[in-house]
Amino acid sequence: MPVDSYDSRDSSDDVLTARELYRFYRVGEEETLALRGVSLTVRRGETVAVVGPSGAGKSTLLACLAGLDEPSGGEVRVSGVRISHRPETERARLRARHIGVLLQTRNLLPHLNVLDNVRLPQRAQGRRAPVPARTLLAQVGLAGRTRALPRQLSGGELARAGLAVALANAPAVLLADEPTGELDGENEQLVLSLLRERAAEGCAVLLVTHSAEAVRVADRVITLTDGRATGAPPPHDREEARDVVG
Ligand SMILES: Nc1ncnc2c1ncn2[C@@H]1O[C@H](COP(=O)(O)OP(=O)(O)OP(=O)(O)O)[C@@H](O)[C@H]1O
Repeated sequence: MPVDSYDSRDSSDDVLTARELYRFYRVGEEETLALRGVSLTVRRGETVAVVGPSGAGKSTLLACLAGLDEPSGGEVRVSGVRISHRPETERARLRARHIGVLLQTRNLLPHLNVLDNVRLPQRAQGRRAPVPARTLLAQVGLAGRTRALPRQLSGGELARAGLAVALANAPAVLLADEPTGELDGENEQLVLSLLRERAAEGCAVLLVTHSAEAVRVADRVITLTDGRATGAPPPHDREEARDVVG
């Protein structure tokens, strides 16, 4: 079996790994190094919050982790499979299989109703959806809004519908950019508890967030500053580090 092919027997709990990620942008004469050697791991069942000031590279990092963007250097692996440095169509295929992405734009197609928006990634995946679209929508409190178009939804409903779309393929990894941004307290709690439920079921969850509440529910926090990451390593690395020291 080729090294990069998916192996469902992979026993590693490191579902998402990034090694030495760099992302360089050039616009005219202007050059920006948005990521400067970011390495991180998110384990099965873990919720990690990524925080940092505006312009620190958080959205760039999330896009590289999701395979929506290509890092200029370094590598991203999801469930043991390299997703970086591949043609866009292959990245999209791997994303459809392993990753749920919730973007600030709420990843809904404007001309499809909510139900069809959730069904779309399930069909793209090419296998029977583990959780039916209607059930997912009921879980996010939208059982009564399945026929609504995205423009007919409130901000809180849009965020919850976006989450249902991100979870539609029962992903091993959920990446969310400001999942609770602009939500009132009640909707924030609902979204965070849904994310925690997914993590409890084994999903590796990474959130980019400014919300103190989201940081509070995370198992670990990674701080990005000027394209560099600092934060606690996952528990197994800490144990290894202790072993080496002690
Ligand atoms: N497509 C692009 N072309 C050129 N520069 C970009 C591009 N996208 C991001 N940048 C630059 O890269 C840096 C990191 O941007 P990024 O959006 O990742 O930061 P962020 O931490 O998500 O910020 P915010 O919290 O404000 O959303 C910034 O200096 C930004 O101007």
